[in-house]
Amino acid sequence: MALSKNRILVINPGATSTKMGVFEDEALLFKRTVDHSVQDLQEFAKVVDQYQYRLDLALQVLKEENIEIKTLASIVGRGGLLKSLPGGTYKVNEKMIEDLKKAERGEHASNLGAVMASDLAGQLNVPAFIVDPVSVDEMEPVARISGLADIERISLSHALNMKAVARKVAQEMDKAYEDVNFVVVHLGTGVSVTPHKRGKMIDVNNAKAEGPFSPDRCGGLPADQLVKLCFSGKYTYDELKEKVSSKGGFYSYFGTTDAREVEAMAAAGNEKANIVLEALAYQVAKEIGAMAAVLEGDVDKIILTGGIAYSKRIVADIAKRVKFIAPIEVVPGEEELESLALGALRVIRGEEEAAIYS
Ligand SMILES: Nc1ncnc2c1ncn2[C@@H]1O[C@H](COP(=O)(O)OP(=O)(O)OP(=O)(O)O)[C@@H](O)[C@H]1O
Ligand SMILES: CCCC(=O)O
Repeated sequence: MALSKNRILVINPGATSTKMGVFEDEALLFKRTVDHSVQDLQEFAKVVDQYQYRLDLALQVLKEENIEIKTLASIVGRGGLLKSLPGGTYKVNEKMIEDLKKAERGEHASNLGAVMASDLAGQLNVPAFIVDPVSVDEMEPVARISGLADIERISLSHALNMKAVARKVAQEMDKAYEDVNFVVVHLGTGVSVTPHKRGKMIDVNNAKAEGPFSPDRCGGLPADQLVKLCFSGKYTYDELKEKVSSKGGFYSYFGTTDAREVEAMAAAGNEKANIVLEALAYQVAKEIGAMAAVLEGDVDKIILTGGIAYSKRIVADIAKRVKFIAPIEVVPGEEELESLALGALRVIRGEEEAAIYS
């Protein structure tokens, strides 16, 4: 088979699945989601320990899809908890792999994306990239001030999907991403609310620790009550960390992270479910208002994306509170695989220079 110049393998490792696909330029050849059960992953103490297990599964999928790995021209992984960096496509290098393996900024399944891409690309002698990792940081200095000298605000978000959706919406308006101002909201298992000013995410609620609650996270909490809880003796450090970062939000009220289940409970007359759903929309709307203020009211569009943007009820509850700010565009779901492929293509075609991680 002739070598296809732009045949790109994309790998997006998530907490409970590995999503992957192969593109030929913009055309999708196949897309697959391999689910990992709690049992599958429980033997691995750290995310990086899952490397061989996930790589073997990825190779198996390529075999089943009849893709010869020697036909791949580049490999793109979802970038993880790296050092703070500007958005863009980055060439995977040794320093990046070292930082991801050490997981100094924390454990996140996406830490495996670059490691898997680099290993396969190394065997084939083709480039490996990551695109808009969760640690994209384009915040302005004023946004970094927390109000406590010991703590600096940091930028962790669903940058990949939000930037891709923002680019797409700008294109539909016949404008460049760099020429518009948007408030973009990713409503997934985590929630990110970001003001995009002329192509830069100049602030964001750290999606792991601040802002609205989400299906599995508590978001910002009243500081004095949280401090009391920390020292109440009721929980260990690990228990409390898990509680706020993966067992908060919907999960803490209802034992599920599935917004559809919470909606079904509300529809069946469960008052608690009704008010918690309303509260999610209320908190997201408040954060959108705050980010519109960051943009000094100069907002071309508010964009709602992520899985929860499929919910007519939640979208309507948010819209009624923020529609006075700007027109609302709903782009439900996420296109992370496509966004990774497009990021690599921009570099392969010379439209963007690959950034260097250092
Ligand atoms: N049709 C729908 N109506 C309402 N909620 C939905 C619908 N489809 C998916 N969701 C909800 O979207 C949420 C998951 O969103 P998404 O798939 O974007 O998140 P994820 O990929 O698990 O995590 P993240 O986006 O934070 O990385 C779940 O709460 C799910 O119930
Ligand atoms: C930290 C942002 C991405 C996620 O929630 O997984």
